[in-house]
Amino acid sequence: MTSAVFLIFGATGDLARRKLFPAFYSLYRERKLGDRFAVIGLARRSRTNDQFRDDVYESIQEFARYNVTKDEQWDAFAEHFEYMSLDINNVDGFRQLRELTDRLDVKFDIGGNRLFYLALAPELFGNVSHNLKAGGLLEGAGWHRLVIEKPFGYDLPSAEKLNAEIRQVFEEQDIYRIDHYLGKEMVQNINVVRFANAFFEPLWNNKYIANIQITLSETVGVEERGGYYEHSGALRDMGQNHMLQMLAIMAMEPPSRMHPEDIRDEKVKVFRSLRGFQTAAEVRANTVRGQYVAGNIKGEQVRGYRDEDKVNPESTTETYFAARVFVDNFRWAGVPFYIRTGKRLPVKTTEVVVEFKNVPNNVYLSRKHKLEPNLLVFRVNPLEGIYFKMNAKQPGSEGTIVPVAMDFCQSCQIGLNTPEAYERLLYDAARGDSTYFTRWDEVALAWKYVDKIASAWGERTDDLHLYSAGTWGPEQGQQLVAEDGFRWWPVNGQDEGEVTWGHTQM
Ligand SMILES: NC(=O)C1=CN([C@@H]2O[C@H](COP(=O)(O)OP(=O)(O)OC[C@H]3O[C@@H](n4cnc5c(N)ncnc54)[C@H](OP(=O)(O)O)[C@@H]3O)[C@@H](O)[C@H]2O)C=CC1
Ligand SMILES: O=C1O[C@H](COP(=O)(O)O)[C@@H](O)[C@H](O)[C@H]1O
Repeated sequence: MTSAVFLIFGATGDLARRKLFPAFYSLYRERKLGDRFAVIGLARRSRTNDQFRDDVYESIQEFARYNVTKDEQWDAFAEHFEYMSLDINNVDGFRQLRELTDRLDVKFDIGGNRLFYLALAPELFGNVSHNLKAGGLLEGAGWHRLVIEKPFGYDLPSAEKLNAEIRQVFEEQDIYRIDHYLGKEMVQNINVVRFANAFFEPLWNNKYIANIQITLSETVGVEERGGYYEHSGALRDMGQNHMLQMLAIMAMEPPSRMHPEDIRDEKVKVFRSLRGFQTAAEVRANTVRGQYVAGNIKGEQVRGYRDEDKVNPESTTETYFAARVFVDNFRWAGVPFYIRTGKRLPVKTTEVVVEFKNVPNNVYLSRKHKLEPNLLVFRVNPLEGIYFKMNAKQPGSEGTIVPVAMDFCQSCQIGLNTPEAYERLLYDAARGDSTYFTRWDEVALAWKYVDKIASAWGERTDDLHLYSAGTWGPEQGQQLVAEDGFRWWPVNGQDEGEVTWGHTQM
């Protein structure tokens, strides 16, 4: 890994504690971080270096995939961490920050590289960029990269404004916009499965694929993020970013090279091909939104969204949405992509299901066998793996046909100790690999698509459907798919009592 000073703005926050410090530790343990690095934690509250290192230790103990003990190895790691109290709005503080950064640069023989990680509320992004420049932190040898968290704006105009502020200081190539789903092993694996296997590509089109389903379901409610979520809702929180990104990866053409810009160019073409909604009626015909009310999840009674902390008791924010999306190009004409996400659903899972069309002629029909469609499923999390469902003869039967699955369970074989998304993304940003970060044109096109939905929804509230916590969302979400003669496939291989699943480990 190249050497760098990592400046973490928002170092006392939730993201730093749960994701970033554990990621640093895993990279260190895997010798991807080397010794020529320093991490400066920045936030307003006061902390000594020792207190900060204790905070980092606790976060690693609680959230990292490696065990930590206060031994020599820990001391050697912790020595790289320092803290400085800084208000983003105080430009003088940035001058002092430059001195600290330069001192650590010399101490750890870094050579000028700087990675600025903004784990902050987006309203502060513009000020930080401006003050980094004013404080002289962008001067000198080495690279200067900016890593920013989502949400990147609230809609297209606000995203454009934010982008313009940042672009006054940083070039696009030095801006790394995080979508942590792109750092997930199985999302990255979609491209490999598609482009490194001869047998999928010929089938990857509207001749053979009936529909594609992307489910991102969560059992949690809004937890302590009610204030943020009220403003955002499921469409902006998950739809504009993670879901459309996964859709683009499924739908994109093979790039000519696995170069970041080539891959992102191909995704942009998908975003440009999304069939936009012309009227509010079209939006209503192709989308469903819902909000959870009190219910039961895994035996535990949970409150409804409107009773959550920092949520308006009359809120109309959606905690669930489903949509039928079309990609209007030669490859995908006529193939619906169904996407759905929700909080307080029965299972935590992310899965992408490719449903294939039926065989042209069912020769088993005379024996009353209605064949199940073939499915290719990418399990993204928490289970990681790929399975392929097909029809086979039940052994010993007189030709009874049953669906069986070839099941590659990555998380069972390699263990759940696969790298966390943030580990991968931090590592990539430090290496200058922007493949799994979102480029501005992707972000803008995704907002353009989502804004049409949000504005149609904004016109009235009578189509916000309530669903009980612990269910699969409003019935209208099922109908959306049923209208086309399909159904949502059970996730996590948890069938609904209709399909027998055989599991053959490869
Ligand atoms: N938490 C999560 O799981 C996820 C978070 N994100 C995004 O990451 C970003 C950070 O989120 P999260 O960590 O949850 O937020 P928190 O509210 O937990 O943390 C915010 C941080 O910002 C600091 N801060 C606030 N104002 C200032 C200021 N004026 N000057 C300096 N520091 C300031 C706070 O420290 P202090 O009060 O000491 O100044 C704190 O360290 C947000 O953009 C969020 O949307 C994205 C995905 C998931
Ligand atoms: O970005 C977000 O993602 C999480 C879900 O991420 P996962 O990696 O746990 O699947 C979601 O809970 C949160 O609301 C959203 O902001």
